[in-house]
Amino acid sequence: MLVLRCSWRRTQVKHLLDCHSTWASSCAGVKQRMSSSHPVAAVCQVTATPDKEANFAACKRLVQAAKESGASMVFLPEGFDYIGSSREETLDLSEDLTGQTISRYAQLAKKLGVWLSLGGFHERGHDWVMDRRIYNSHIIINEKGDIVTVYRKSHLFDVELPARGVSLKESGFTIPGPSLIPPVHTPIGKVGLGICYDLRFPELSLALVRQGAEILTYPSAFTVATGAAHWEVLLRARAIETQCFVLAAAQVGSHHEKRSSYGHALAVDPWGVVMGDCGGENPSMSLVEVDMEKLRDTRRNMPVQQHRRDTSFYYSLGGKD
Ligand SMILES: O=C(O)CNC(=O)[C@H](CS)NC(=O)CCC(=O)C(=O)O
Repeated sequence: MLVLRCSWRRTQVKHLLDCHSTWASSCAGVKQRMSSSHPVAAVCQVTATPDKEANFAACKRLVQAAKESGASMVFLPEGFDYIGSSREETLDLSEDLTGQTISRYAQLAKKLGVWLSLGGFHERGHDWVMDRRIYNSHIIINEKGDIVTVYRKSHLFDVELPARGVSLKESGFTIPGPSLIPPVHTPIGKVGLGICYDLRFPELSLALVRQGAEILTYPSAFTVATGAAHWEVLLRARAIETQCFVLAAAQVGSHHEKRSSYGHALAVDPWGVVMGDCGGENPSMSLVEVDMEKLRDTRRNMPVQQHRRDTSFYYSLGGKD
């Protein structure tokens, strides 16, 4: 069962649907939305498992439902392809960008005429045969089915929180990405790319906004413990300080016996207001209007970007390069 939220309505409406085809007719907000002049983004949350076939089927359903509801860009979370139950399984299931998974998504994007943000794809590294290591890659596909850009996660989640039951060492199987990627033009605005744990590094979001980002994306698979404590506050802080929309697709629920995710896929506006929250339980999506007038107003009224000092000013105290 799919849970969809029409988050452009003042009071959020929750629809329980057995089949996406009933979605357009059962959500009164859709018609209202379709006549809107603003582009619509769909921010999704799913519960990926090690079963790639099932994960693709679930994501495809969400993408189709999003398109039927008027979305021009759909955001899927980190690990949309799968969440492995061991290091070996995670590595075995990985693919190249030319493999079946990305080819299928490219076909889907083309067939539906929709842009996709595919966060956290397990991409085989350039020396895969030698070292069996992968990148954690965020891929943007346009409505023609072309890969527009690939960003490889810069900050790896090597974290031990014994008191909170969190122990993950992403660098054990992942290569850190070599560089940031300039924001990309999409039908909903200029999208800057991050992934999950990158959210904790405001330097990255500031670099992206300096390059013209209007929307920041953080497809994620946050742990339950860190999500409950930090997820919303970090996303809203990134939105407020950069005066960008922040769209964060998320994994939710139990992936296998050893791992669960926090959920709450979130859409935040440039003033820091939460426009959509998918909750902490089920696969679902939030459809949000991306109204650039909101961004321009916020930036005009409080021009923090103009007030910001040169980077050298902040580093004049010294410290780590
Ligand atoms: O492992 C995979 O297959 C996909 N990758 C992930 O789930 C990554 C690395 S383990 N998870 C995070 O970065 C969680 C961050 C987080 O929870 C926080 O910053 O608090």
